Formats: sequence, structure tokens, C-alpha cells
Amino acid sequence: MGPEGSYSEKAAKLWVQKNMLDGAEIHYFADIEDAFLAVVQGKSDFSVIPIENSIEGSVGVTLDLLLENGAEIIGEIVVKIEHCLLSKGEPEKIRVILSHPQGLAQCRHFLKTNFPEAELRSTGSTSHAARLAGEFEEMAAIASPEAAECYGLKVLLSNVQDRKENYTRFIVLRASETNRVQQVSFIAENKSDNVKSYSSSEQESGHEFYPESKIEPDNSSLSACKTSIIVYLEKDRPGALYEILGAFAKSRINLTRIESRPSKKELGDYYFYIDFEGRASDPLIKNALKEIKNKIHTLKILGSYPAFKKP
Ligand SMILES: O=C(O)C(=O)Cc1ccccc1
Repeated sequence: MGPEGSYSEKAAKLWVQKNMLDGAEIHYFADIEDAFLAVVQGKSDFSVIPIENSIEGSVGVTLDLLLENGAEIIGEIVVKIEHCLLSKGEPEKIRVILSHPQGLAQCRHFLKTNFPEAELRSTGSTSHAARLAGEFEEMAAIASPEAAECYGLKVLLSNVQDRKENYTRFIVLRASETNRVQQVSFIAENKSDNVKSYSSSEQESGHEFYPESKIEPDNSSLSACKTSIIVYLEKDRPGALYEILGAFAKSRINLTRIESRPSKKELGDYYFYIDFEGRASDPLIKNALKEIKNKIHTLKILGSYPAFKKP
């Protein structure tokens, strides 16, 4: 998510560095949806998207997009968020405060206490907010100090989020295998100078599809790896969720997160997003997933990836 100076850019750069993808180019998209769809539509090889924040919780649009699209999670990055109040002018002049909805929400108390009269306006990213604030003296942005530097703004106040400890988890996506194969045939049919082409041997395996990537399949131990799934139970019956969680407990698989999201079919109907330690290809995990498959309507495996470790 761009323009330059967003937290997503910070996460993307950290991931590039961790995976030694030295030559990687960063492309910027207006908001979460555009950045997500870029990978699905073959406009980028990987996308970095925020999924949850330690103050504000889940990013709903990301959860919805994960359900609706063929994208695979291949990594995660956690970034410490230190929001600043940025402006060109003096604090007394501020009439409008801009930020990504997550930024405004993470600073709700600060904004209500210090700028009760200001109009709060949401933007596609915190860096877009900073860029706009660079144009008008009566505007301020909630964004990072790096964004202040990018757009020539003054840092009026630092660390303005409601809790000092503020972390956002980002996921790294690539198109799911079926999507990637379709993209390759599309590219093969429409070969032109400005699209990358891949040899037929590269088409056969999901991994070699990105010839320039140094990302290796993850062979680390169970707890160093995480898997994300979506479960839909459909029928509301007593103990349905308990049975799912029981299958994990029985195999001593450690759940790291469970979140519900409305199915949008009717009130009180939910999809469950579950993260647990281990790889989907591990026999223990395979067995547990086989067991729950008989008890549920839909199971979507979003991907297995190395759990984030602090640098
Ligand atoms: O807008 C950004 O900079 C993002 O990357 C999304 C976001 C917004 C606020 C906190 C964390 C991530």
C-alpha cells in the first residue's frame, strides 16, 4: 500500500531484506483491496497487506478478501507502529486530520481529547494522508516519521497512539497455484516485451514460478511454522466449534489465533479464521484437518509459512 512512507512499505522492505530478494521492485497501490488484487491479477509477484493490529484488532477487508480470492499466505511480518501527528503548519491551525481508518482508530482517545473539533477524514493509507497534509496548512496526518520526511511535514507530536505498545501484523501473499498457472498460460498467449515470460518447466511447479525469488519451501520445526485456515460450519448446532477445536487439542496443535467474520448471509452466521502452529503438509496436521473436514461445510487452507521472528 502506498504511496511511499506507509507502514506496509516498511513491512515489505523488511520482508525483502529477510528473504534476500535484493533486486525486488516495490510497486505501490492505493489501498488494501488494490494491493491484494494486484497479486491475484498477476500485476505483482507478492503483496504485503495488514491483517491485524494489537490495539484495533482485525482488518475486516483483508479477512473478506482472503475468503473471496485465490491468494496464498507465504509469510508474515510484524511492525511496531509509532504514529505521529504531522502537519505543515502550527497545531492551532489544524481543522482536518487525515489517516487510514486503522490509524484514526488507534489514536481515537488522543484525537478526541486534543482535537475534539477537528474533522477526521480517512484515506487509503497513512502515507496518502501525509501527502495530502503536505498540500494544506489546515490539515494534519496521523502517520509515521518516515512519511513526514517524504512529504516535508513537521512532526508536531510523536507516539500519539492510545497505547504505547502498538504492533501490526502483515501477511505476504502470492497468487494461489491455480491462479499462477492461469497467469502463465495468459502470459504465454500474450507474450510481449513488457511482461515476464517463464519456460514451460517453470509452469509445472508452483515454486519455480518465480525464477528470481530466493524463497525456499519452509522446512523448519512445527512451532516455527504457522498455518492459516478458514472454516465455515453452516449448520448452527451445539458443540460444532468445540468439535473443531477439539480435533486440534487432541493432536496437541497449538492455536495462535481464532477470529470470526460475518458470512454476510444473515445475522449471527460466521466464518472462523484459525491460525495454528505447524505446516499443512505435516502428517499430524493433515490428520486433524481430515477429521474436521467431516464436521464442517467448507475448509479453505490459506497457507503455511514461517512464523515471524524478531530480527
Ligand atoms: O496506511 C498504512 O500505512 C498501512 O500500512 C496500513 C496501516 C495503517 C495504520 C497502522 C498500521 C497499518
